[in-house]
Amino acid sequence: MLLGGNETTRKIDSFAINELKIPSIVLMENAAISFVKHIDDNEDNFLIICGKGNNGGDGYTIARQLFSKNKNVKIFCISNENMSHDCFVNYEICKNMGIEIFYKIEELDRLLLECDVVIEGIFGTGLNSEIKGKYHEIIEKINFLNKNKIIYSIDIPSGINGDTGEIMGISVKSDITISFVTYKKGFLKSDIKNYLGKVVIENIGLNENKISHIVNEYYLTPEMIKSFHIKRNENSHKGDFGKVLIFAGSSGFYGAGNIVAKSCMRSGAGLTTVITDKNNFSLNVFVPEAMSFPVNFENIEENFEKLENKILNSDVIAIGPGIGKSHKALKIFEKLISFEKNYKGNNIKLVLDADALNLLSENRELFEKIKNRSILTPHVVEFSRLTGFSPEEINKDKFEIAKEFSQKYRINLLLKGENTIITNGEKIFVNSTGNSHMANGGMGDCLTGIICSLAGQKYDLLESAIIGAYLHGKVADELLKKQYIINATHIIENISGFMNKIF
Ligand SMILES: NC(=O)C1=CN([C@@H]2O[C@H](COP(=O)(O)OP(=O)(O)OC[C@H]3O[C@@H](n4cnc5c(N)ncnc54)[C@H](OP(=O)(O)O)[C@@H]3O)[C@@H](O)[C@H]2O)[C@@H](O)CC1
Ligand SMILES: Nc1ncnc2c1ncn2[C@@H]1O[C@H](COP(=O)(O)OP(=O)(O)O)[C@@H](O)[C@H]1O
Ligand SMILES: [K+]
Repeated sequence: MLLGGNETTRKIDSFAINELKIPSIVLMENAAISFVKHIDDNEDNFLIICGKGNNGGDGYTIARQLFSKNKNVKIFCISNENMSHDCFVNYEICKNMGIEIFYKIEELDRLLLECDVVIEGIFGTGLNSEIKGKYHEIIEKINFLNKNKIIYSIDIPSGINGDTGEIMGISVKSDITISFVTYKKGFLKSDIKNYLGKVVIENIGLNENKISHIVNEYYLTPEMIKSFHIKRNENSHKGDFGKVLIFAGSSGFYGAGNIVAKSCMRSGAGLTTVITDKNNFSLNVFVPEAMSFPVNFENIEENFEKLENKILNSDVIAIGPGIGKSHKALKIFEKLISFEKNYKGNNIKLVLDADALNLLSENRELFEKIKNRSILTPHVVEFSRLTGFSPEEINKDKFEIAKEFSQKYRINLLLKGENTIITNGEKIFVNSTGNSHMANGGMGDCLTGIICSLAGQKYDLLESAIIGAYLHGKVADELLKKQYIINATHIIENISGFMNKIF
């Protein structure tokens, strides 16, 4: 699904009108037809509240669509002065059709009490300043008198800034927001969810592929995830699904390595090997399907010859969770990234997380070794160490900072958090799944395991990160329906079942 702010929406409209030559009034008609599809046929008693811009124009168009289905429709016109052209045309049609139109604010309370469904088209993407005066009063009334009513917002709940999600003084609290063409960037803001209600994105007669050159930001949907799926060949064998080498866990943090390995296996990798201290036997108990590559941490170099062979046999190497920042960890990290290609002549894909990122921040010359073949999966603090920006600065402008970082170092980036973003420096994908009940230790390790597993199964790194982040959050969302807290172990136990469902 396309993701966009007000400017993107304007660009799409302008492309549709000026290049595709679709008259704007046709787009408005299409928007109204798409909107009306979502209204329960049993509803009969509508009040449509219209502003004077194109959002109001949508309102008048929806009003006459419903009226033509013999519904009981009343319109509250906030202003009929300086209407946009298309708004005026549809207002005139409503008048000519004999739909009752009310103008006096004194009548609004009664109208709100009498109706069953309110559809508001006061402001959409054109809201440009703090809401005051009459408009403020009207929105206050809608929110106050909404008991037992369903409130629909056209495009954006009036009062929410489509770019930032900021409430511009006041906003309608909607039950259902039906938005056009793009999932609005402002909808990502966490504290406005109860203003948006359920969000539906509708088409206005444009083919998504034909406008993709205008948009390079996407909000993940199950359809997108499904479209990436690579079918398993019936006569395939374990070697076809990736040899994944994992360097994760160290004394005190063996759990991290075990979680990465188990989530890697459970999400389908062919062969998983974990580099671990020769004295750690927990891996075999926790995930017997995985192999271990025991190293003597007292004398790291002594393992390197055998390790080289292992590296050159790998398709993917995941590095970082629980390895610490010791000199020994750095030495192994350096060794693991020292070969660009494996025996088959393919790039060895790298998934770098946690301490691998901390080591990278302190040894920046290593960036040269990982370019064009890696994904970095920091949370905001790790990303702050990598970029030098504070977490506050990152959160304010994370799309741009993430994209620039990805371009500069030629890496793919997955920035974890409430709206995890994934970028290859050109496109940005925002994850639509996940919840705060999964915010606990080990969750990131589990994501690393899923991503390296998918990378082994021949998804490219960007796809692996997109699918991985989506599945990881989606499993947590599903589990939240029956439990309060979700740990990495819960995700691991359920991921395969969910992959079955989505693929
Ligand atoms: N072809 C298309 O483009 C399509 C567009 N579509 C629809 O158009 C919508 C965008 O329409 P839009 O650009 O006309 O802006 P809109 O949201 O109606 O608001 C602008 C009006 O509000 C006013 N105003 C603003 N802030 C204010 C404030 N604080 N307090 C008071 N007034 C304020 C502003 O007045 P001004 O500041 O200009 O005097 C102007 O009159 C979009 O969301 C979608 O629903 C669909 O039909 C699909 C095809
Ligand atoms: N509030 C939230 N909403 C959505 N996802 C979340 C939320 N909190 C945490 N997550 C997800 O949980 C994971 C936590 O990763 P991370 O911070 O690296 O944990 P750890 O290092 O303990 O394994 C990330 O994938 C993150 O996106
Ligand atoms: K609106």
